[in-house]
Amino acid sequence: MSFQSQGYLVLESFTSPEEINAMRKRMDQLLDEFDCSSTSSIFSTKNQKHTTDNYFYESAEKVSFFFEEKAFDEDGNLKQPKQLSINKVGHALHEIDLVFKKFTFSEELSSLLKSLDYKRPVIIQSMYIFKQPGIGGEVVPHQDNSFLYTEPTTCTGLWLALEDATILNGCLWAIPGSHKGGLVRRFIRDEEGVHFDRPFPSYEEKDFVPLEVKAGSLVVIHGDLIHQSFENQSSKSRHAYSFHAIDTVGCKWAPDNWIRRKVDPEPLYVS
Ligand SMILES: O=C(O)CCC(=O)C(=O)O
Ligand SMILES: [Fe+2]
Repeated sequence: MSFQSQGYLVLESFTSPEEINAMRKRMDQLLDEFDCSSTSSIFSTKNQKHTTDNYFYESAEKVSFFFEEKAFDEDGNLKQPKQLSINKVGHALHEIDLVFKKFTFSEELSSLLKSLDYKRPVIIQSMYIFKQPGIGGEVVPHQDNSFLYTEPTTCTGLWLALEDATILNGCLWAIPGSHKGGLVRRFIRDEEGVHFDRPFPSYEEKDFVPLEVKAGSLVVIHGDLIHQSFENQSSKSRHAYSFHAIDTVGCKWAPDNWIRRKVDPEPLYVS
């Protein structure tokens, strides 16, 4: 099976056009309702500017909005409408918003996690990622287990394309088989904020393959797979709904992860 050997799997037409539409429409509404002036937290995985930002920590149990780094001019004003300025919305859409909850807690998703041998899975975070035209920021190479660590590791990324993802608009790239090398480093939260416990390893660009997928495809990502995406320099957005499962039986959630929940998440099922 290619998931075991490559560390990822593309499930084409996992989601119907109607479901995709419902999620996109719902996000349109959430954006319209979002009052830009009340918050501004720029999300960047490159410079970790958000690290000391409580807005980021509290987003673990909320629906919060993070701007693209390149959304602002020198005076700090948005260069384009808010709808084209948001990098992502996270990290509890799957709990709080009924449209996203319905998809996340679907039978299809539970069956998939059962086939991956999850005993009592929870979705520990979700993100609506926009990859905006022209300014959609890069996501540097990483492993999801770094951010959502259990002992032993149990994280799986679930990445649903809400639009066609291509090389031009900033699709995912991954190093096939890289999950076999194990976890390279962790993202730790302590009194000073968040930081990685080891330096950024360098990767060879030639080892990455593009994961170009159609809207409705679900990409299943092993928690140790090295993956990334480049800046979107095209005129087309690349929306995706990305969420992460961990198990809660046979492993322990690390207390020094960035997510520190007040309320434990509900399991998708218990087996
Ligand atoms: O959507 C992207 O560009 C990256 C997303 C990602 O790394 C993830 O969902 O784990
Ligand atoms: Fe990731």
